[in-house]
Formats: sequence, structure tokens, C-alpha cells
Amino acid sequence: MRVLHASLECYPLAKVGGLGDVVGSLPKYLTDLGCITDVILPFYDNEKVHHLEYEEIFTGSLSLGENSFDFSIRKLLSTEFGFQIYLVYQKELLYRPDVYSYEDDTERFVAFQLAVLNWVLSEEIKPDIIHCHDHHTGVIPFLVSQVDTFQSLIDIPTILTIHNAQYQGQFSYDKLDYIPQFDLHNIGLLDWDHCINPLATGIKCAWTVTTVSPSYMEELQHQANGLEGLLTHEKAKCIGILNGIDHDTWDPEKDPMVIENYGVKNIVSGRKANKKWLCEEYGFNIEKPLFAFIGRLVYEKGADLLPDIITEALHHLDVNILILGSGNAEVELKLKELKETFPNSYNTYIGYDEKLSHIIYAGADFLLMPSRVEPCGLNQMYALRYGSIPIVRRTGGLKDTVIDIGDGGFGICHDKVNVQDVYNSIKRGVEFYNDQKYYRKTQKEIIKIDHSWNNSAKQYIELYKSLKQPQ
Ligand SMILES: Nc1ncnc2c1ncn2[C@@H]1O[C@H](COP(=O)(O)OP(=O)(O)O[C@H]2O[C@H](CO)[C@@H](O)[C@H](O)[C@H]2O)[C@@H](O)[C@H]1O
Repeated sequence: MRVLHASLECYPLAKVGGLGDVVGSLPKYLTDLGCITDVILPFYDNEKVHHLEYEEIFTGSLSLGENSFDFSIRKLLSTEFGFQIYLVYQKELLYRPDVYSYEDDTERFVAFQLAVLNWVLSEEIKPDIIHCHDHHTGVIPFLVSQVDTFQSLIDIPTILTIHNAQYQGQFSYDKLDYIPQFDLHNIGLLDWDHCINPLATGIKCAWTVTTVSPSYMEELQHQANGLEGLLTHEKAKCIGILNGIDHDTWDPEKDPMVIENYGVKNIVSGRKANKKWLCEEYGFNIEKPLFAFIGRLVYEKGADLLPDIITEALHHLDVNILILGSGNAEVELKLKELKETFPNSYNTYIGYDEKLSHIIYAGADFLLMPSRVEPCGLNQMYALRYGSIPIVRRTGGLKDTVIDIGDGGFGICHDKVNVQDVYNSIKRGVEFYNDQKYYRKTQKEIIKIDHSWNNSAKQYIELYKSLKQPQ
């Protein structure tokens, strides 16, 4: 079986968040289980992509309305990733430094999808399955099943994985001519709420839809940024499969990014070396417990609450807080300003820093995840793998992966999205930390939990084998 994953991100070549991690690791585990897995993503203008050696295997052109664009497909020669990677090189639209947030994102995403399918069309041996990720590739299932040019691909099953239903990629009917000719009687498949909605289109047209945790699948039927009705209607073909993490990249014993490596045996000294580095770098007293947050500073992650959480915690508790993230400008500014109020117990790095994130998982005592919405969440699994205690709101994948210490588990959980609940959890964290024997015993247990893709990759393979064309 050969599966082609189409995605805008794939670690380490392009990562903005969790999508990159998943597409950079699941294929490796699928390959290990005997499923030939390829990934196709755009060729970006970034340093990681520049250094790669590749072979150009296809050239073509695609049309967006009246404009036509040349593109090529580059096959990576390197075998270091554990699966085959293909890149779509398109100079005007895709060869950019960033993955998202351009004014012409609609054009970029549609062009990527058309390029992928034009190439697949030309291939003598077609993939057995096309696995799409998020709204950026949500039109592929429509193109394959409805568009005249791609008629010969109609029997290739398509899967759509929803990593985050908040983002749907809507665009107006002015751009309908970006979609090549199809039977206009079926225009409803593109529509949601009077515009073209790629996520809704993918949900309607894909043979199967997956989400990244079982709880998120349930939640989407009540809270899906307007798609609740659709997801309830399509429930029969939807399944929640919990994400895994890459145990090779995220391994405290071998991770080249951390200050000192460690395993169960030397977890205390190893983590102390990482915490020491963080405390020196950010001006903290190493004796106090260190609480950290890593992530996109957006509403879904509860990032707007962070300034008040920090203020409340540092007024009442003897702790350190470190924030790594970027996103909403107002939140970024507030977080920066707070440094003056709490110079010795709070600090922040506004930006994206992969290495720093690894050191934080390895050195912070607790990881805060006050998410409003968390389809799966990888940070809590990285935290567990590195022996840092997750403090999470019970939602989506956080609910599926973290059990509260009060229930015989290893994390700290709360139900509501408000400052008081998070503050109470931090307070519980301090009490937990002060019971060093119990705290250390728990750390030694969590580091052994297997959250790798081993289980979930098997579930994907079962799913691939069971695919049936929608009626
Ligand atoms: N400033 C920064 N510097 C360094 N590293 C940073 C960083 N900000 C974030 N990261 C890293 O990015 C990843 C974020 O993972 P999440 O699961 O929180 O992703 P996200 O919400 O983007 O993805 C969506 O997709 C994933 C994958 O399906 C779901 O788990 C998730 O719930 C859903 O919202 C982690 O590897 C984290 O360490």
C-alpha cells in the first residue's frame, strides 16, 4: 500500500505548530509498519529546504482563473527522514519564507493542491490513498471526485485529517474559477454558509475524516466553529485517532538540543542541569518551581489569560514562570511588559525557538496548557516524555492523555477556562512540588509512558485497509 500525505507543514522542513510534527513523524511509523508513505509539501524559501539535494521529476503548469503558473515537483534524494518527501516548487506563490499568513493564501493553497493532483495524474503508478491534512488540502477530495480533468483519479480513496477545525480557509465565489471545470449541479459540495469552505468541502467529499483525538471528535459535534451540523451529519465516516509523538526526535536520552541528556536513572541530575541553564538565562532562582508555557499565543490556547494568570500567581506564590510563544500582538505586548513588574520570577521569549522549547520540556517543572480548544495537543506528551508535569484544562486530547494526581494520575487538571482555575492548579502544583518524594516518583513514571505513534499508526493502517467509497 502506498499513501501520499499532502500537507503544508512537515518537520523539520516546515513547522509552525503541531501539524508539522505529525506529518514529520506519522509517515515514519507507517513506513516501519510496511506502508509505503510519501509526503508532499511546498518548496519553501527557508534554510532547511535550501540545503537539500533533490531531483526534478515533473514539470507542469496550473491555472487559477485566467492566470497560469509553472511548477515543478522535486523529489528529495536524502533518506534521512525515514520516508520519501516530494516538494512542489512554484516560484510566485509557494516559494516563500513563511508557511501562512499571506494575503494570497487562498491562491497559494489552491495552487498547491492543483499541482499535487496534476503530478499524480502524470504518475504511472498512482498512490493507493491520498491523505489530506487540514483545510489547506481540503479541496483535494472534491477535485478528485468531481473535476473532469482528474476523472481518472476518482477511485483513489481520500482521507481528511482535521488538526484544527477553527481554521477553515473560506473564500468567496469570486474565486470559483480557481476550481477547474466540474458539474455545477454539485456546487453545494464546495459551499458552507454562502462561501467556499475548503474544510467543509473536505469533510463532505473525503471517503473518511479523522480528528486527532477521540474526545475532540465528540466535541466537534457541539463546537466546530460553525461546522457542528455538518460533522454531526457526517458522523458515520468520522473517527478520532489520538496523535502520537516521535520518540526518536523527542528523546531526553539522545536529544541533541537539550543541555544535558538523561533517562530514568539520572532524571534528577539531568533535569536539574537543564533547569539551571533556564534559570541562568532568564534570571530565576533555581530553588523555586518553574512553570512554563510553550505555544502559539492565540485565543484557543487560552493565551489571552496568561498575563492575568502570571500576575495572580506571582502576587501570591513563590514560583517562576517562563513563556515561549508568538501570535496575538496585544498578548505579546502584555507579556513583554510584565517583565518589568516581576523581573526575578517571570520572563518570556516572544518568537519561535525549537531548541529552547526542547530545553524547557527538559528543565521546567510544570507545563501550562490552559487551552480553550485542544484537538490533541502534543506539548503535554512532550512534557511527559521529558518528565515535566502537565497542567491542563480538560478538553479534547488533553482530556484523553492527562489524568489528575487526585485520580491516581500524574498531571493537574481543571475544567474551566478562567484565571482562577489555572491559578488553583498552579497552587496545587506548588504543593505537589513541595512533596519532593512523590513529585520525583511521578516524574520517573511519566517519562516511561509510551505516547509514540506505535499504537495510532496501527489504527491508521487499519483505517486505510477498511476504506469504502462514500455513498
Ligand atoms: N514559539 C515556539 N517555539 C518553539 N516551538 C513551538 C513554539 N510554539 C509552538 N511550538 C511547538 O509547536 C508544537 C505545537 O503543538 P500543538 O499540538 O500545540 O499544535 P497546534 O495547536 O499548532 O496544532 C494543531 O494540530 C496538532 C497536531 O494534530 C494538535 O495536537 C493541536 O491540538 C492542534 O491545535 C509543539 O511541538 C511545540 O513545542
